[in-house]
Amino acid sequence: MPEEHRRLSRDLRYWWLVLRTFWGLSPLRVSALAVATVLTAAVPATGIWLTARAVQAVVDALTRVPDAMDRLTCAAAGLVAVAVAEHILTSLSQYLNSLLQLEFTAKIGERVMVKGTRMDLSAYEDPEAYDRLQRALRESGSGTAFEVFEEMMRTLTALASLVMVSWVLFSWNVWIALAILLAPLPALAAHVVFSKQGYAIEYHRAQDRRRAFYYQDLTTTDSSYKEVKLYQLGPHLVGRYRSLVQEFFRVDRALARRRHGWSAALGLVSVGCSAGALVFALRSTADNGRIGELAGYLQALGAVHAAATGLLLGVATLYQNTLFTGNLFDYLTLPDGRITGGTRPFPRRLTHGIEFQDVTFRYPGTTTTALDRFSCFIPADTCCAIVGANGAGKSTIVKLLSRLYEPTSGRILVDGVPLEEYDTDDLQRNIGVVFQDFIRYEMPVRHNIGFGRLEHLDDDARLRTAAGSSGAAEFIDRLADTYDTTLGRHFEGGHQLSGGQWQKIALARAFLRDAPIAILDEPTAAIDAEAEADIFGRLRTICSRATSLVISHRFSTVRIADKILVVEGGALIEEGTHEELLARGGTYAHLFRLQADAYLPGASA
Ligand SMILES: Nc1ncnc2c1ncn2[C@@H]1O[C@H](COP(=O)(O)OP(=O)(O)OP(=O)(O)O)[C@@H](O)[C@H]1O
Repeated sequence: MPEEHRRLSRDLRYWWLVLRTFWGLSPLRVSALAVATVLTAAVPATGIWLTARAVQAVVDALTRVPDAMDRLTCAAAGLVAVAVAEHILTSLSQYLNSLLQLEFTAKIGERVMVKGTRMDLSAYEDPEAYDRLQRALRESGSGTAFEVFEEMMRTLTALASLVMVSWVLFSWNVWIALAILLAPLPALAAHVVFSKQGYAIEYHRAQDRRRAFYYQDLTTTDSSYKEVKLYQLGPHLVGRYRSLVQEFFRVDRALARRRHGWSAALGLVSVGCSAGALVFALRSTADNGRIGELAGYLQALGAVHAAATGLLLGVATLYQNTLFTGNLFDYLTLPDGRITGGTRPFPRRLTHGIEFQDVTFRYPGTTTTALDRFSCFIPADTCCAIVGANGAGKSTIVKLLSRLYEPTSGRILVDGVPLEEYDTDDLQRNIGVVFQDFIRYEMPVRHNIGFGRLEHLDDDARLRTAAGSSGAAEFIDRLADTYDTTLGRHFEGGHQLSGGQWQKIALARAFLRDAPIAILDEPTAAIDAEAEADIFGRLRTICSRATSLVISHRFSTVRIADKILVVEGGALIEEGTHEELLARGGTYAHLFRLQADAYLPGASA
């Protein structure tokens, strides 16, 4: 029972949120729709009452009752007026509904995007949180939130209509009224129960659904095509997809069988009840001779069936869609990212440096320690390289420094000030970073570089300088529309670049930022040796203007750094210049010799 209460109060909260959202879109349209809804709800009861009066007037006219013709005229005029009103109200409601739906779809997509930009990285990297986000995203596009609003109106109409019809019926005969009104209940119960089960199944298969989408994605996107084709993974991926989908089908089929079996059986009870009411009404009319009421009962059977079906569909859909919409509103009402900063502006140029003090970090929801009491100092305006095996914790250092995550314990200081005292937006504005998995924007070159600093998007001179620094200028100038050439293959006229060219574009983006801290996570992985030497020549220039951090597995890159940090298992194990570390003969020296010998045996000696 407490569970039921909790669910009801949760549903009420969602309905309130839906109503508030629609009210926010247009108070006038929502009010007009509410009025139209209530008036539409009065149509069946008025129709039944007028029909009974009209039929009774016809019978009375046949037996020459004095005022019968007047009553017949009034009732007929009333029926015409009701039909016209119903038509106008229905058209008006449909118009208002379609406007609200258009407004809602436009607005909700935007709200989901805005929310996405405010979430912490953990919401994307933690599978559970990511699932929630994906569910919300699906709901925002599926229109279920609008359906909830529509169903609320439909349920309201059906409920009000039932109340008014009941009022008319009860005024004639309590027992017949009860039989007519209770008839649809068994079918209603079946719908509610099975909608609930349907939702529970869908909710718990979110991970598998995502897996199925992922397999589909792997076989239908350009980035994965080559590998899937050459490793001949197609049939295997299709097989995995098929087994997931077949399992969905098996479960859904079992539910469909139960749902339809029960609905048919309980529907039969409903039909029996309606038939009983009809027989009862016929017999009672035979006793009292009020033929008008009999016509009313016959019409009421149809009206109650329609209202109850409306209610039934309304409640069942409302129940199901509320649960789905709950995902959307849960997401939209989540508190924004927990990582908040202070108000201190970030320095435009570092004077002291960056210091990690005993920093330990575990990714949310995991027990493995990515960084373990990690301490280091990176002096201002130096170029510092971080090396270490895969999974050593190098990228984690970058994520913490750019405040995409907060340390589990320990502190990070910039110019002696804890990172959390700086305004986070300002901090992030002042870090130029190229991630391993940088974005390849399927947009013009101008945007690909200009996103480094939006205010320079149309400043060709700056874009050219940044492209020059990264070595991208040359190939950009050869493109058909130079800086206005769309990159990638997703959009018409797009020009695809090589992996190394994309990397140079990403570097240009970071260079345009002209930030006091520059972070390059594997910046030259896809770049040829000549271009790499060229970029690092330039990087030295940038280092003289910024404090830079370079993560690289290439020791030819690393050796130019002023300081090298060697990370292993999340801890700092060695630090110094290339020469110092070589002389020390530790892990760095070992790794360096391995790589140098691979290129030129005996080179490291
Ligand atoms: N989003 C994440 N959630 C959970 N664990 C993570 C996440 N990202 C990284 N890890 C774990 O944290 C540890 C450090 O990862 P990190 O990405 O910092 O390594 P890295 O040194 O940059 O490796 P590479 O050279 O392969 O890029 C690894 O054990 C990794 O499995």
